[in-house]
Amino acid sequence: MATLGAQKKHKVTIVGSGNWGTTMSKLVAENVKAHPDLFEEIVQMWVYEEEVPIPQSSKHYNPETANKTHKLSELVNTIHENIKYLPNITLPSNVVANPDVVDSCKNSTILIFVLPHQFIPRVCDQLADKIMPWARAICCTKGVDVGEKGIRLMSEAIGMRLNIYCGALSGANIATEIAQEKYSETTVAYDPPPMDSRAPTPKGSPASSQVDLISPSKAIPSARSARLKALPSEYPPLSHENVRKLFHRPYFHVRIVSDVAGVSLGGALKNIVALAAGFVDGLGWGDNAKAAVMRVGILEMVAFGKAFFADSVHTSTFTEESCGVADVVTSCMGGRNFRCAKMAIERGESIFEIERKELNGQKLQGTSTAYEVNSFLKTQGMEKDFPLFTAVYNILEGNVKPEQIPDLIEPKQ
Ligand SMILES: NC(=O)C1=CN([C@@H]2O[C@H](COP(=O)(O)OP(=O)(O)OC[C@H]3O[C@@H](n4cnc5c(N)ncnc54)[C@H](O)[C@@H]3O)[C@@H](O)[C@H]2O)C=CC1
Ligand SMILES: O=C(CO)COP(=O)(O)O
Repeated sequence: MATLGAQKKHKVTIVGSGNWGTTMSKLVAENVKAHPDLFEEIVQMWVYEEEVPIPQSSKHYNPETANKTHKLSELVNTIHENIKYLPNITLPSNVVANPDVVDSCKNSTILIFVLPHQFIPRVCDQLADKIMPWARAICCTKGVDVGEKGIRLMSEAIGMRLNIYCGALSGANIATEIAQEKYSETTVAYDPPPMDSRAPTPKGSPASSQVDLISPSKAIPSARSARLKALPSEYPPLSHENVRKLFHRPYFHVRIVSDVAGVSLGGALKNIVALAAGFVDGLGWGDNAKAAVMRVGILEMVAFGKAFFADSVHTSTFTEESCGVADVVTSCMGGRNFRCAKMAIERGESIFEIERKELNGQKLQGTSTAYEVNSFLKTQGMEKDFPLFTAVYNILEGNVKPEQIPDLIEPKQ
């Protein structure tokens, strides 16, 4: 339904083009075509440029030019496939790959961040002051931002650096399955300023075009408020209904909640749990062992949220939404963190070596998250309160063996 008074449409940029980033571009591009009253047709996808060969397994392989490499962005724009990060999936022609991050985000009102979390700060710094001041972001990245001052959600890290509102999308979402249009669910946390949804401004709220954003993080007090520019009335409102239209597909079902902290933390912390599941599976210990570490992991995820994000996080987000228990389950069955951890134990190699050899440039998020969460827990003197997270860190460091997991996670009398 067209919105009364709205003359402009939202321009959407996907910041990232890995396995999930490219999948996100595909489904968002399908949705903008389905809602031409709300969104511009072209979806920009920022590509971290690389020279890539066309692999022999690809239908685009030509033995006569087998040694030739191509710019990844040019390949996406000509053959409409990301042969490195999402092979064998045809992208809609309204996905336009752009190797210039600032240009890809120019005039965009919706920025969807899908980068490995370690690259988010640098990319945001490149974008600062170069985006629409009223742009809104959704973070699909799974990770946390730990610095000297404490811990932040990735959505907060983006929001603070760009001075815009940032929600989060996370769920039981193995990208390749979604790219193949197999049914899956996700959770979108979007709790924007009231002006975005044209709700009547409550009495006593700021009358100017700026509103206060209360950051959900308790962990970094200085991150608690930023000034936001209201979305001009020429644009369709970014209500829950319209945000849902951007992501929901017949094969990708969206539930919208307001708990940005719960959604973000679920996605970040489950990657540590998936490593633990991979370690015990690699030992050949079977499904009961995997279920045991998943149970303890879910308890630690909830406890972490309550300890450090108590003002905002809802326990029900972990238990009832796709971004919680469901993501732990799918990640501990077929995720990259699980598979690489398992392979590392089976082959007796380090997980970092397995990542380098097996993932063809894709990045694990659980390893760096385990280190970041551990360094934060150390500053809080709380390593012992999170024995599974601490065990995973110590296994990665070589301080303990995966065989010690049962003893390490057993509650001390
Ligand atoms: N793949 C999946 O099934 C899912 C992934 N996610 C999350 O999405 C986020 C992004 O993951 P994927 O799209 O899977 O990426 P990926 O792991 O498949 O690919 C790595 C990406 O990083 C880029 N890159 C490499 N060096 C870079 C640099 N210096 N600066 C900027 N970018 C650089 C590469 O070009 C590539 O696009 C992660 O936080 C992940 O946890 C979330 C749900 C599902
Ligand atoms: O987040 C994911 C599934 O929801 C993907 O997990 P991996 O990064 O371990 O593949």
